[in-house]
Amino acid sequence: MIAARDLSFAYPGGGFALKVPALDVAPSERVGVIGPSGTGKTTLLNLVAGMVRADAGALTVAGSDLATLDDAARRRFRATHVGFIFQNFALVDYLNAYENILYPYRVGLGLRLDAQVRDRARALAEACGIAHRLKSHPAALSGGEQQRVAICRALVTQPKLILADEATGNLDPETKEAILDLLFDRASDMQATVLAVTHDHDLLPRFDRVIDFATLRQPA
Ligand SMILES: Nc1ncnc2c1ncn2[C@@H]1O[C@H](COP(=O)(O)OP(=O)(O)OP(=O)(O)O)[C@@H](O)[C@H]1O
Repeated sequence: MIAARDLSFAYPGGGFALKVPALDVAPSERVGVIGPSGTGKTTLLNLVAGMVRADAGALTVAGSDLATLDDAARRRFRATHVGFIFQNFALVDYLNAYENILYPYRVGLGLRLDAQVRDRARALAEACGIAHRLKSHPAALSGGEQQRVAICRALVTQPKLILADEATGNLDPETKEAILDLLFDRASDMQATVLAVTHDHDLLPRFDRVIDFATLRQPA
């Protein structure tokens, strides 16, 4: 599902640079990524999602060679293949929770919004315990509720790859387990691959494999 070789990326302006000699993730694998703050874990997820393009190296994700795709093609790739749960949720403040969950269908990247999708959005919200909050805007939601909206949005397109950046960080231990169960159950149903950054070591036994980011990246 993910194959990266000699990947390198630097933010414009000569700040942080990331080099990853090799990363391989198999289809349907659930991989956790741990590592200290500020070492580039989010940057790697952004590369794998096609949100930014590597400066050099090879990166194939779900059969697409991301190194060769232009911005528009990478956006289409992301919409159709990737569910991304952002660390800061990245909800749209002028849309309510239900509209946020359906956001991937608003951005005109070829996904078709029909009754089945709407039912799926409601079912996900129900399973995440936020069905009663669907009319609320992000500013009126707690951090944990916003996070669950973000998780529903990532799953509603039934992506083959789920990228999660601290997806359960704002949840109490009980809700955290329940949301992770949901995430993994849906991933199994969809035969989706999960690559999840977490600082929560209690969750690590739930993954097929855990990568220590320090061993993945090449020191600058
Ligand atoms: N858009 C940006 N422009 C310039 N530098 C950035 C940008 N985004 C992140 N960085 C820098 O890149 C480095 C790696 O950040 P990144 O968010 O990838 O780390 P991380 O391992 O995910 O951290 P955390 O665990 O705290 O989320 C940091 O030094 C950060 O300040």
